[in-house]
Amino acid sequence: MPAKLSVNLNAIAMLRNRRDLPWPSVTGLGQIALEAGASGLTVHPRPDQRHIRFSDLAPIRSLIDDLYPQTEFNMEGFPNDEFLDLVERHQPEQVTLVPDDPAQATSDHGWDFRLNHNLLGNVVGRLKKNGFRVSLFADGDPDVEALTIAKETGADRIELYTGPYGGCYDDPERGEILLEALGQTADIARTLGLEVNAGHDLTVANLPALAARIPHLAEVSIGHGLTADALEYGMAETVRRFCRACGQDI
Ligand SMILES: CC(=O)[C@@H](O)[C@H](O)COP(=O)(O)O
Ligand SMILES: NCC(=O)COP(=O)(O)O
Repeated sequence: MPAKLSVNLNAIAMLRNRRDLPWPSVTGLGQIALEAGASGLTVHPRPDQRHIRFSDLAPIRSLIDDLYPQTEFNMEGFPNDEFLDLVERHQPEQVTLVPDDPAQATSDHGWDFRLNHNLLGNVVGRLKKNGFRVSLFADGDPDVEALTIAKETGADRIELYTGPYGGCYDDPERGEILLEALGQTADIARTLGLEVNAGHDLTVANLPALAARIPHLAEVSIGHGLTADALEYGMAETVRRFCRACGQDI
């Protein structure tokens, strides 16, 4: 089963926020993406609302509920009270917990599961009790003990942080090494009963090798590289290109 594509709207929101104007429309581009074949929309409402604003969340939820009920809403964020309140209010199908400090420029590492097993156990338990699918951001590090702790939190999935792999666009040898670490991490996760998502700096160029190495990859969430391509090919054609890069027959 090819990986599903969830389009991250952060970069669209960042462009919109340059002016006090409603375009480019986050929901408008999201609708084009879903119409073109994306399986869902992803947002990361950071505390400073640098791109996705809390006011964006209800319109995205409504877009999916009203027009594309077979698709999913994925909300990413650090599990502070503010984020968890947003999750409760907007009821995404998936919650992806990331260990981001508010000052971080972007998500640049996965969880330290040993250090955070109490925090994650409590938060995941609360989210699972309320019916959410929970994914935990994880480095490409085949650490059986750490991944076992991730499983023991009650999470459904890990999301492989693919930033270093994406950054190797000009260093194929290092890319191969990082890809294998991601693949071994995914293999261990599967053995433990965790499903596997992936995201960060994925592109049409680097996605096919990831999908081939991780045939059980459930979902990729992609924003920066996809938005860059959308400036060149348009959103609809870009979504189709990324779906094909996932191995989908679209
Ligand atoms: C978790 C992850 O890798 C990305 O989805 C992250 O949300 C990107 O955040 P920015 O778009 O703020 O860089
Ligand atoms: N979880 C990764 C994501 O949603 C988008 O990351 P990127 O493609 O913007 O780097």
